Amino acid sequence: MEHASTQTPTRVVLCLPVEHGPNGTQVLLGLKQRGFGAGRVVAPGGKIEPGESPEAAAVRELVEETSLVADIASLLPAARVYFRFPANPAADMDCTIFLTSAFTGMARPSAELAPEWHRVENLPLERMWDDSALWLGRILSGERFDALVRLAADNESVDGFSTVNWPGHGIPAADATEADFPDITQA
Ligand SMILES: Nc1[nH]c(=O)nc2c1ncn2[C@H]1C[C@H](O)[C@@H](COP(=O)(O)OP(=O)(O)OP(=O)(O)O)O1
Repeated sequence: MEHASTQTPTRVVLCLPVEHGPNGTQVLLGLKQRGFGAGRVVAPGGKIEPGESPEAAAVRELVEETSLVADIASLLPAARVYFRFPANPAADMDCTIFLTSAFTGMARPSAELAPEWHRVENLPLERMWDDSALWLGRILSGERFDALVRLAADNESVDGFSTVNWPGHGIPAADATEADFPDITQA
């Protein structure tokens, strides 16, 4: 795909706390209260600040938005999702997604997010971005990949989607580019 933008996508992170308990495995999501995606259920996260590592940003955003404190050493890189908005390239984002099962505290609402625990087999996909259905469950079931999400002209529905599995167990050294997703399909 191509679009006319010369802007650099905003670098963002998502941080997904996962808890294994007597009720099965649950993941912390939350209702976004303001800003981009307000009114949808999303994962805790936000922009990486200049000079900040993705891991540090994930820990910072999680505590700011939910009060949970994650152990930075516990963060498991799970996927990178490249969100592309051809009708609004200023919204393009390169998103690194981490899982953590080592965190302390109780999830509390913030101005940004109203946290909600959800069973991984019953994700609130109808309240999330449409594209979440294409990648969130796969991450939680253990797949590790780069994904390209191309939004449609309404900047909401999915126009195209493609994934490339990570070759090893860890995050690939180099960022993916759109050329790495030759098989983008119409959703
Ligand atoms: N198509 C999409 N599907 C999805 O599930 N999440 C998306 C998405 N496009 C963007 N996101 C996420 C990634 C990112 O964490 C978030 C937007 O970033 P921010 O929370 O930093 O935005 P805000 O406008 O609230 O930022 P601030 O003004 O800095 O608070 O939206």
